[in-house]
Amino acid sequence: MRTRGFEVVTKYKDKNINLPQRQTLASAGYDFEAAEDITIPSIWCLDFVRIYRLIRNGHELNELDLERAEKILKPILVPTGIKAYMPEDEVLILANRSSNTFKRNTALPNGIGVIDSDYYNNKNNEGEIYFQFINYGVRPRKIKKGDRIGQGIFMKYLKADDDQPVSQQRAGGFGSSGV
Ligand SMILES: O=c1ccn([C@H]2C[C@H](O)[C@@H](COP(=O)(O)OP(=O)(O)OP(=O)(O)O)O2)c(=O)[nH]1
Ligand SMILES: [Mg+2]
Repeated sequence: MRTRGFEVVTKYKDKNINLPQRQTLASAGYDFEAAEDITIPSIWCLDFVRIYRLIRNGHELNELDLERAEKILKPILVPTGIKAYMPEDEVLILANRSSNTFKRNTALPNGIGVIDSDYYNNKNNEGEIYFQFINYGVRPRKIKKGDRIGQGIFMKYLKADDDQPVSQQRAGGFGSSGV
C-alpha cells in the first residue's frame, strides 16, 4: 500500500532525477536535490548597494528604484523535479539545511515551505516542489544539478473545531488562493 512518498514530475522523467533520501537512520528530513544547474545571485549588486545607501541617507525611493529593489530581493525558485503524495491530514514541511546558512549564506525567505497534500496533481499542475532561496552573502551561489539543497519533513497537522475550508480544491501554489 502506498501511503506517502515522492515521484518525479513528467517534465523531468528520463532526466536522472533522484528521489529525496534521508541520509541516516534517524534523520528527520528527506534531502532534496536541485533538478537543474542554477545560480542564485547575491543581493549585493551595485544597484542594491546604491539603493541601500539612498535609504540609509533618508531619501525616499522613486518608483523605479522601488521596483529594482523588489526584483533584486525576489527569491529564486529552485526546481526539484519532485512531487510528494501523502494522506490528507499530513503536510510536508520544507526546511533549509543548516549548512546553507552556515557555509553558504543562502536562506529560505519564507522560513519554512508548506507543501499541502492537495498540491500533488492539483487541477492546474502536477505539484512540482520548489525551494525559494535568497542569497544574502556576497558570492553568487552556484548550484549544480544533484546538489542537496534542502530537506522535507512529513508531519501530521490538526484542525480547529468547526473547521470550514474556504474552497474544496487547490488550483496551483505560490498565491493561487488569492493575494
Ligand atoms: O516553499 C514552497 C512553498 C510552497 N510550495 C507550493 C506547495 C504548496 O502546497 C503551495 C502553496 O503554498 P502556500 O500555501 O505556502 O503559499 P500561498 O502563498 O498561500 O499560495 P496558495 O494561495 O497557492 O496556497 O505552493 C512550494 O513548492 N515551495
Ligand atoms: Mg496557501
